[in-house]
Amino acid sequence: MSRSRISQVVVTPVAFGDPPLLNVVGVHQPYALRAIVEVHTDSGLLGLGETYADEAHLARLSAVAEVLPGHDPYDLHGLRRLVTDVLGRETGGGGASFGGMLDVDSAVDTVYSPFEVACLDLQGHEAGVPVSDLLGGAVRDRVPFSGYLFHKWAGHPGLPDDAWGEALTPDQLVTQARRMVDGWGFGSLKLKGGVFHPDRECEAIEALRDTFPDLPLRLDPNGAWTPSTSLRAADRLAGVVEYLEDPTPGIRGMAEVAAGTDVPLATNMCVIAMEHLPPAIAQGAVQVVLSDHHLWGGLKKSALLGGITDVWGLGLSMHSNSHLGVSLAAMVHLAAATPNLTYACDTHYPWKTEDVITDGVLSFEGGSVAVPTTPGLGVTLDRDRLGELHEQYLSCGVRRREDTVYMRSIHPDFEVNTSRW
Ligand SMILES: O=C([O-])C(=O)C[C@H](O)[C@@H](O)C(=O)[O-]
Ligand SMILES: [Mg+2]
Repeated sequence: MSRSRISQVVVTPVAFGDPPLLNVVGVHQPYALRAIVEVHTDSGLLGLGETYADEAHLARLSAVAEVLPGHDPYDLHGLRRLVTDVLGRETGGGGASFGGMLDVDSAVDTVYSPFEVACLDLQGHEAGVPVSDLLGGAVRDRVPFSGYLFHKWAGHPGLPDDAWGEALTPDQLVTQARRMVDGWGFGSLKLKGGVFHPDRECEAIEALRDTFPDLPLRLDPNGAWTPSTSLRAADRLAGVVEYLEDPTPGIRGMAEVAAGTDVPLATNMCVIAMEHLPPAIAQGAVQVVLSDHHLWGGLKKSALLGGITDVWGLGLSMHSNSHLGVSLAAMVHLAAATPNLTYACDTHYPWKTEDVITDGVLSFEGGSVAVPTTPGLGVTLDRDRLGELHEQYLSCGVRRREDTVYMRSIHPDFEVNTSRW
C-alpha cells in the first residue's frame, strides 16, 4: 500500500467574542483570534490543528502551508526542518503575539505546532486510534481543568453587558467562582491577578478559600510584583494556595522569591522554551512548569517536557490562552498521555460562546473532560461555524492581540503593571 501524502493545506483565521478580561498588560479585546489549520491527504483524510492568528503568525503559517503538499504526514522531523527552512527564508524571526505579556522568539515552535497536531490527527485517523495513543497512551480517561477566574468589566465599553457581569471585587469574584463551580464542576480555581494591589488580590484568594475550603487555589499576577512583595504575599497565602504563578518576572527574580518561601512557584512566563530549563533548575527558580503545546513546539515536544520535568522533580501543569475546541481536544490528549501532569490544567474555554467544532464531544463534567476514544483528535469541524467565525474575523477589524492598546483606547493613562507593586 502506498503511503498517503499531504495534498492540500488550508489556514483559516477566525474571530470569536471575548469578554473584557483584565490582566497585567490591559484587557482582552472584544474578539479573540485563532487560526484553524486543515491538512488534507491524497487518501481523503483530514487532520486539524489550531493556533494563534495575529497577522505575522498567519503569514508564517501560510508560507509553510504552501510548501507542505507532497510531504509525508508521518515525517515530523522533516516537517520541523521544513518549517525552520521556510521561516529562515520568509521572515525575520519573532514568535506569536501574546498581548504584550511574553517576549518570545519561538517562531519555529509556534508555527510547527498546529501542523504537527494536524499530522497526528491524520495519523490517528489512518490507524484508527486516538491521538493519546500516538503519545504513549492515555494514563487517565478524564482530564481535570481548573476554573479560570478573571477580574472583568461588566461588558466592553459601548456594547451590552455580557452574561458574566462585573467582577472587580473579592465578592464579585466569589460569585464568578460559584458560577464556574456550579456550572462546570471545577475542582480547583485559578485567579488571574496583576490587576489590583496585591493585598486586594490576596483578599480575593482568602474569600475564595472561605467559600470553597476544599478546592485547591492558584493566583497568577503575571509578574506584577517585586520579589519582596511576592515574599510578603507568599507568607500570607502559605497553606492557602497550591502554587503562586509568576509572582515576579524573570528566572532570577523567581529564584529570589523561591529561596525565601516554601510556597511552590509555577511559571508560564520565565520558562517557556527548553533552553530556559537549565538556568531555572540550576537556580531553583520554579517548582512547577506550565506546558503549552502551542508554544512549546507541539504535542511530542510537550510530552518530552513532561519527561524532563519528571527527571528533575519539577511539577507540571498546563497553560491556556483564549482558544476553541480543536485546541481543547489536543490539550486533553496531551494531558491524558502525560503521566506526571498531575495538576488540573488551565482553560479559557468557559469564557467563549462560539466554536468551530460540532457540539457534544468535549463536555465538562465534574470539571474534567473525557478523553476522546475515537480516531485522531476525535473532533469534527463544523464548516458552517468555521465560515461564520471567518466572516467575523474579516469584519471585526482585530488583527492581533493588543491588550494594552485596547486598554489605552479606554483609559489613555494606563501603564502595564509589570513589577509595579
Ligand atoms: O497563565 C497565564 O499567564 C495566562 O493565562 C496568560 C493569558 O494571556 C491570560 O493572562 C489572559 O488571557 O489574559
Ligand atoms: Mg500564568
